[in-house]
Amino acid sequence: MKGIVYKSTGSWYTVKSEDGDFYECRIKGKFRIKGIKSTNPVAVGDHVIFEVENADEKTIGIITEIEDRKNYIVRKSVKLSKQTHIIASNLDQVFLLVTIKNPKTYTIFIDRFLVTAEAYDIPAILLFNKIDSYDEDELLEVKYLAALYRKIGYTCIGISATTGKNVDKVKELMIGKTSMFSGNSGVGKSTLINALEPSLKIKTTEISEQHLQGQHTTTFAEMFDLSFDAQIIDTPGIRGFGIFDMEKDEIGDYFPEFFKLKGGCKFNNCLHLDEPKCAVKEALENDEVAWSRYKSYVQMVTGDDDTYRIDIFEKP
Ligand SMILES: Nc1nc2c(ncn2[C@@H]2O[C@H](COP(=O)(O)OP(=O)(O)OP(=O)(O)O)[C@@H](O)[C@H]2O)c(=O)[nH]1
Ligand SMILES: [Zn+2]
Repeated sequence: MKGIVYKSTGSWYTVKSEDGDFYECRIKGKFRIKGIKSTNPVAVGDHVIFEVENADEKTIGIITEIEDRKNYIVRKSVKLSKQTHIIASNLDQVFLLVTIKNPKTYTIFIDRFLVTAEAYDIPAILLFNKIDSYDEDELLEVKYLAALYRKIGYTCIGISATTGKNVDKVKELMIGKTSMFSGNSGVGKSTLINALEPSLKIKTTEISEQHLQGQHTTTFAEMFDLSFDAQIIDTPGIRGFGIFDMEKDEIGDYFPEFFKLKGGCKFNNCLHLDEPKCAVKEALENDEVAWSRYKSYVQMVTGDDDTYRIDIFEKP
């Protein structure tokens, strides 16, 4: 049978079959791991083939195969000697919630997020939340940032999870897709998910309570079906995602507005730092590339790898 992994708690995987039934599955001893080496062979979002173990226990199965992943996001543990854990796979899009205050979301955080989304090949959408609480200057900042990121090609929406403003627009974008919500602690992820699907409230609470009790040392993602033909993957404790094994000369490719200029630099291995005749720096001087974006880029290229690759995972 074919199915999708909705939950994983170590050695058991909850799989939803094409008929809509849930099965608790294990993996076969000789299961061949495809692709990257990770601590978990099967991840939430994976499309799998499974067999019902025996006729008496109709809801227990064995996963025999995993289909190629369209994309996946990983967590690398610093403590566990940089082991890789696949958090989720086959995402159609990721939403990043951004707030101007309470808390302030810094552009470097947004840019790191967008770079990783580009590298993972997952479309990213920016949601500027809490617009009900901003004064005139703060609303101008939202407008400025939304224009900046729209120009690059990202969809940006100003929303209020508490008043419900533009939540219908978010809903519309989610239909028929699997989405994930990210953002700093306090930006309103839970509030937005509750506004989208009030009945999911209980589950979210359960997860965070478990989390507080320290029952889980690892964070387990979970997929939820929403009432309007949409899925979300909830990743408790994870505010963003990171990538590793990214070469310095690759990073510029994940800034779409820099990538567009590729070939315009004098040197084809130009890092857009101090090289002469650099198309990116020329565009920067002409205000065609935003300074905040360039600053984030420089920080990513020249900064300590591990800080930018892992810090977004650290729990508060
Ligand atoms: N004014 C205003 N407050 C909001 C809005 N959305 C969320 N909040 C408030 O912001 C606070 C944090 O919201 P949460 O939904 O818990 O944020 P979160 O992103 O889930 O936070 P973590 O669980 O720590 O990651 C709560 O007090 C919410 O009521 C909004 O649109 N406007
Ligand atoms: Zn250059």
